[in-house]
Amino acid sequence: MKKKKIGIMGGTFNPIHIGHLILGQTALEQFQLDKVLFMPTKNPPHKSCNHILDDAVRAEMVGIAIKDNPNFELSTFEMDREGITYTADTLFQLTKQNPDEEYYFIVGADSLFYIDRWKDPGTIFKLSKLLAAVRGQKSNKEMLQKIAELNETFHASVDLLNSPNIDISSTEIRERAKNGMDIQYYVTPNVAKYIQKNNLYR
Ligand SMILES: Nc1ncnc2c1ncn2[C@@H]1O[C@H](COP(=O)(O)OP(=O)(O)OP(=O)(O)O)[C@@H](O)[C@H]1O
Ligand SMILES: O=C(O)c1ccc[n+]([C@@H]2O[C@H](COP(=O)([O-])O)[C@@H](O)[C@H]2O)c1
Repeated sequence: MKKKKIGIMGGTFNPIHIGHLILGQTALEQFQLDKVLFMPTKNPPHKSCNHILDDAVRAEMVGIAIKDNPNFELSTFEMDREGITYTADTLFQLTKQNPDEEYYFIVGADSLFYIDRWKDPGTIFKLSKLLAAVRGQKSNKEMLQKIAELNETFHASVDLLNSPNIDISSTEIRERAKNGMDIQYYVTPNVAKYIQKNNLYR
């Protein structure tokens, strides 16, 4: 039986921005995925939690941002679990529950260069194919070198996404909102409205 191809765009999404959305859409098209799950993290293992908005608020913004794309879906799979949610555990549980699905985990360059220090990278590479996007200063050459290293060390399947380098971050958006600057074009119009209406990041 042919397995369903499911992309997972995991992130803190504080807030979700157009970089995340373009990554999801690129992965969907380039790898003919059936859908992409946008999966906000609960307790990001490596981020300090004091400036991170509540789970429900981050999830609501994700829902608003993707609502017009029938191939995108909000997944609260990690938010619904207790404690720190590691990607290896998420993939283990998803694979057990859905044997008819195969997973494509989508990351930006910063995550790619750090992933061998995540919990149990061997399991991540065994249970998913990794799709990595350029970001910031990392060149295609550096990305391809890292991909080759991961492929060799972990017998992984890692591919480079053909996405444009969109050098924006949630940090920058939070800063702009805090300083009363416009965040339109960084996020979808409905997310911009939501942030403004709820006075977030001020
Ligand atoms: N502009 C971007 N280009 C490519 N990948 C990105 C971009 N923004 C985020 N990502 C990737 O999306 C995933 C989730 O990112 P996250 O929600 O932490 O956003 P962020 O912009 O990095 O946030 P922050 O600035 O708060 O650290 C990570 O794998 C990250 O590398
Ligand atoms: O499992 C880990 O050890 C791990 C460490 C860092 C990040 N992650 C995952 O990577 C994705 C992007 O995370 P972040 O913090 O950059 O938004 C998100 O799904 C996180 O759960 C996972």
